[in-house]
Amino acid sequence: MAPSLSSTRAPPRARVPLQVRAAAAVAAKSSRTAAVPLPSQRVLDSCRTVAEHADQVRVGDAAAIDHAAHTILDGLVAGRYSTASWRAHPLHPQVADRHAAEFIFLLDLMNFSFWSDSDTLFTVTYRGIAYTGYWSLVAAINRARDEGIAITSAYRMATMLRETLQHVFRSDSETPISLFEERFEAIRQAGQVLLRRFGGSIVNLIKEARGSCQALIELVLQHFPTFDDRSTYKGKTVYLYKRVQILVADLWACFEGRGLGAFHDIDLVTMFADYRVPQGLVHLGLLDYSPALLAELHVGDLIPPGSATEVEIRTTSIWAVELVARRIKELLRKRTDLMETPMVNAILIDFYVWDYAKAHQDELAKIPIHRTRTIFY
Ligand SMILES: Nc1nc2c(c(CN[C@H]3C=C[C@H](O)[C@@H]3O)cn2[C@@H]2O[C@H](COP(=O)(O)O)[C@@H](O)[C@H]2O)c(=O)[nH]1
Repeated sequence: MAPSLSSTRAPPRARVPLQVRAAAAVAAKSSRTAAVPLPSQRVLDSCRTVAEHADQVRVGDAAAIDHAAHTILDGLVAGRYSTASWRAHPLHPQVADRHAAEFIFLLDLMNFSFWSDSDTLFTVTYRGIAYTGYWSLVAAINRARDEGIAITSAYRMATMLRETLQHVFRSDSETPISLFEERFEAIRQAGQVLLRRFGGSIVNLIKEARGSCQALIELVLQHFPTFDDRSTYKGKTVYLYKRVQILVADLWACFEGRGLGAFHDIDLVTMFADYRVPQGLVHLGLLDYSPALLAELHVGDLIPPGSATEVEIRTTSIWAVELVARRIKELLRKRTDLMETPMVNAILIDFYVWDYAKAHQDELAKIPIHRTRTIFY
């Protein structure tokens, strides 16, 4: 017989004054949150530790950091670098709306591993232009949407057929896209989570974070495991979180800090540890590779994911950009001539170095990228 209602009712609690209960709740929450640093802080803390003890990679000297800080600050002051730079790329969404947010989510779910084992790259020709690297992915998504494949909708992602995705990611060179099966699995899984947990809408996911990019990062890490980019180094966990941080950065840049890109804590985001920016940092003297590491990269050996070499390159890159950001902010404080103070954060410095590396790719070729096959960057 079902227990009567009264027998299931909890015994009346001694009446605790509301204020005491509220204070206790706040204290409990603050002690809980104090114990776990915010995700971008976890990245910075773990990367600083590795960077300060790395064997093969070192942050550049103070003169290099100072020189880069002056150069980048000039670019920021001249307005050559701002959030507007993101939509200036014609392949990126030009209208900051829900569709752009969906585009960015798929883009950064797939934003990894465009380097090739052979001498040709995965290539997508779009509107008469052949794109490789990161831009081949952006071109492929645009091409799919032009062909009426609503690849950025949660439902289409959740129900994606292998042959549809093979069509979407078809190459216009003889080199196919890398890690196709992992991409297929990631798209289906992400689409199903968007449908089940977020009502099929990336907007719901973003709104649940209530204007905090750190909360959005935690939500994405919790529900979309392929963003959970971490390693271990000499027995300790190292957080890198490259694609989940560039996801919030791309939203912030595309929406120019407003609407779906409005994050009050965006300055906490670190550099995104990929394989292109480290190459740019070495060229700018902000990262030093040991002779043995340079020789290893010139041979073209694969660098295993999670290896000490890979982790040292990625973490020291993040720490180098953090030091440049701090130096720029110091210089900015001394500038009394500026009508308005430009925004400075690791995101804009990262975008600057990435675009610089792409624009000077031939010059930078003498510093090989590190070739790690991974879904994380
Ligand atoms: N740290 C960092 N990594 C970035 C980007 C971007 C896209 N940047 C554009 C968006 C806004 C900026 O203004 C740029 O115009 C892609 N990647 C990573 O690079 C690699 C691809 O390299 P390649 O094969 O040579 O195209 C791959 O790991 C990819 O995940 C970035 O900005 N920062």
